[in-house]
Order: sequence, then C-alpha cells, then structure tokens
Amino acid sequence: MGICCAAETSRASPGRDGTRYAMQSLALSRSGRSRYQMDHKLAVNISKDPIQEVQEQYGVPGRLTFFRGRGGLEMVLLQTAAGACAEVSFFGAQVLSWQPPRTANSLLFVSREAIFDRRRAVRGGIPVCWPQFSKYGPLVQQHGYARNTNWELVYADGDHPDGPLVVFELPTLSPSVIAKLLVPSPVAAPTGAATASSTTWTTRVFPRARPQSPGHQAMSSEHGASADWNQENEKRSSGVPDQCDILANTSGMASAAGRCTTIASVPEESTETTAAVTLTPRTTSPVFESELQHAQVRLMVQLGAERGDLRLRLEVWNRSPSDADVLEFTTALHAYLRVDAVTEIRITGLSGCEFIDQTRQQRIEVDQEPSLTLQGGEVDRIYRRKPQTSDLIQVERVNAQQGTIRIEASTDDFPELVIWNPGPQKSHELVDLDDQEWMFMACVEPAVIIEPVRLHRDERWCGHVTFTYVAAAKTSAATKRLSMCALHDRGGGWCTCGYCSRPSPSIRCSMSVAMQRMIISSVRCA
Ligand SMILES: O=P(O)(O)OC[C@H]1O[C@@H](O)[C@H](O)[C@@H](O)[C@@H]1O
Repeated sequence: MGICCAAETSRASPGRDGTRYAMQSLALSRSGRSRYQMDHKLAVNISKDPIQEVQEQYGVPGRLTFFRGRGGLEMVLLQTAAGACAEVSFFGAQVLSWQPPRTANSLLFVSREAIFDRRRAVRGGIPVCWPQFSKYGPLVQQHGYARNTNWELVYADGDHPDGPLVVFELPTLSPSVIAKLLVPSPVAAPTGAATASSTTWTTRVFPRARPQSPGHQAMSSEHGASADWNQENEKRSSGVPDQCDILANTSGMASAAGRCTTIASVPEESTETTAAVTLTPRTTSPVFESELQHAQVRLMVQLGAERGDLRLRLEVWNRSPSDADVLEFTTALHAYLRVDAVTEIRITGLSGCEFIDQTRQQRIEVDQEPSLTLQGGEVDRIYRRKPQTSDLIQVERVNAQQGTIRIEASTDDFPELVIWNPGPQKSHELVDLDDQEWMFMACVEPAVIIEPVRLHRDERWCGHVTFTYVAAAKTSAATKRLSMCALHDRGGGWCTCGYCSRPSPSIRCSMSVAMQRMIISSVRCA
C-alpha cells in the first residue's frame, strides 16, 4: 500500500491543539485522490473520532493499528508477522514501546509516573529533541519543542516488505509561537561557569575537523549528488530502502545536507582534555524565526519484518525561499532503554572517547574503561564519538537473560552520544519519575550537539538509528531463576515476572539503595 502525503496542508495548520492537528494531519490521500477530496471527506465525517477515520483508511490488520492511548493520545501500533511490535504516539512522534520477537517486555522504559497531558513530554520511550538538545540552542525550552508538539502523520505503509512504517512531520509553528520559544538575545552562559565560547571550546578539545562522509557534503539539489547519498544510506541501513524520495513528495527535492565544518584546525599541542569549559548556548539569530518556519522535520519509524529491529530516521530540510536563512540546530534521539538493573549493564563502543561531564561543571575527560558501567549516582555525559570507528554502541546485560541492545548510528549522522541516568537524588526530584525508577532505565542518545547542523537553503540532513535486540546464546537455569524484576511498586516489593510479565506478590525483591544494587530474595513465577 502506498499513501501520498499532502505536506502543504499540514503547513497551513499553525495551531498546537492536539486533536485539531490530528484531524488536519490526516489529510492523506491514496494515489489518484486529490487532497481537496480528502479534506472534504474528513469534513463530512467530523463527528467521527479522527483516529478511527485513520484506522479505517490506513490500518492494516496485524501490521498497523491506529488507536487512542493514555491521556487520549493518538497512537499507532506497528506489528510484524514474526511477533515484534512497537507503539508510537503522534504527540512528539515518540516511540513509546518496542518489543522484538521472543522478548517478555518492551525494551523501552516509560515511567509509571509519566504524565500524558499533551503539554509536557512523556518521560520515557524515545523523545525527539529538536531544534535543540538540552539548553544548547536559542530556545527557552529544554530539548526544544518537537517532543511536546503533536506531529502529523504524512505517510503510512503497513505492507512494506521490510516491515511496517509510518512517517510523522513536525507542524510548522506560527511566528508568534516561535517568538515565545526564543530566548531574548544574547543568551547568558550558565552562572558560575567559564565563559569560553563554543568555538574556543571545540578547538581546544577537539582540534581536528571531522572528515565529511560522502553523505554530508554540501550539495545542490541535483539528482547526481543525491544518488551518491542514497547509495551510502542503503549500505548503512542494511537493506532498508532510503525513504527520502518517497517522503519528499516532490521529485526535485534536494537530497542531502552539508553539515558545516566550522571547527578550525589548531596545532596538536593545544589539545586539552581536562579543562573546565562551557558549551555556550548560541545567541538568537535575527532570522531564526524565519528559518524555523521553513524547516521541514520528519521522523520515519519502521519495525523490521524479520528481527523486529527498530529503525528511526530523522530528516530535516531547510525549505526557506531565502538564501539568507541558514537553519541551525542541535538534536538527539533521547532513547530511554529499559533495563532490569542499571548497575549490571555494560555499555561498549565509547572506550577512548572524550566526554563532557555535565554533572561536574562540564569537565572534559577521556573514558579509559573498556566498557561503561553506571554505579548509581547521576550520570550525564556527552561523548564525542570517534569518527567512523564507533558506529555501534552496545548495551549489554539489559535483562536477566543477558540480552544486548545494539544501537547503530553513524558518527557522521550523530557525532555525539549522551548517556544519562538520573540516579536516586534526581529521580526523587523529577515529578514524572518514581524515586526508584533510575534503577530500571538508561538513556543512550545519539546526538548532534557540539557542532550544530547548519543547513543552507534547500539542504537536508538525515540521521538514522537502528535498535536491535540480541538475546544471549544460552540462558542458564541459574540465570533463569534469577530473573530480575522489571518493575516495583513503591512499598510492597511486587515485581513483574521475567517470563510471563505478570506482577506477582510471590516474586519478591529487596533493594539496598545504599549499596545501589538489587538483591533478589526469592523469585517464583505465579
Ligand atoms: O528532564 P528532561 O528535560 O527530559 O531532561 C532529562 C535529561 O536529558 C539528558 O539528555 C540530559 O543530558 C540531562 O541533562 C537531562 O537532565
């Protein structure tokens, strides 16, 4: 099944009300049917729940199911014949669950205290941070506004041979809304921090300009250039077809982005790895409002037909008619992985990489360990990945079956990786996180932070991330017996059985926060 999209319609919907957006976002048309006809049809059926309308038209039994989830959020469930499933919310285009075949639970963490009020981002799943990561950009909102905006569905294909897929587009905001989001210029550096500019920071710490991949050359909208880029992507996404041309909705779409390499080369001796410096938020450019209005941001979510791997593709296109508008952004796919015991996991692929420790005044250090372990305090690090050598990040021992989550993200697309765990203190402070939930989550976030993406007119940037689950070769009986708890309630120690996923009072755990370890006192499936 193929569905054409009507991006122009969504561009004309500036409001932020979730339901109306959902309505307008459904201005999809099957090939041959005009947008006008579709709009008319929706108007006639105005009394019907829009999500029902989408389900009737684009739902595919056993592959794509549109429904309302918690808080009335519009959702889509993707399923494969092999038994994998994933849920994505229109709000934030946020993947909220992902369960490959033969796994007992979703491998994505969502807090039991998560708030589904269409105002704040849901704590868990994979929020999209755009157009800025954290405070590193000109917006007031931490992590930008994409994660708490209702996105529009622009493409759905439940019958895709590589697995069901959906594509969402971030609606364009009105100038007045954008103005409210922007910090008055100039932005002050955080108090007490060193005042080095971001340029100083990058040149001091990372002196070599990152080599550009063929996919990130500054380009024109000529088709020749776009073909190179697509070939590169086909290789990277292990057979997943590149969706850019399908999604472009126009044949002449510019097909790649140039990430501007502004890092100046400086002599080797100026490299410093322990200086306390600051990533200074950018000041607001006078044309930033116009740039944001003309940015097209899309997220493709596909569930692999065979292995149930979760493929995300974030795509940003500067569609401004003006050469003066240079769209600059930082971004992250803020994945909350669900783990049985955070202190047990091992994260590999970061050894030898420099990182900024956000819990220690942005101190820069080098990770010397073969793998990263989280010991229970707050961890908040921005890793600078090694170009082209650490495309694969592995989070090992995520469950009692010793399973591994593999995260493939090219360092060309995402040169940084953020590791975040709030630890007990911050868990307690965050209203939408249970005090103990830090033990059951680990955020691993492919990101672009240090050197923002800069898109000139008609340039485009794409970033792919693939999550795959690899079960351990053999699970010993002893490991099975020690099936860890997936969730606790606050007092009683009820846990979820690692096999049947049912909470049971007969599965008891006790926890020593001081030791920051979970101790299973007895495990018995109900
Ligand atoms: O609470 P928020 O806005 O969702 O952010 C959660 C965390 O997100 C991480 O990506 C940041 O590195 C942390 O600094 C931040 O605390």
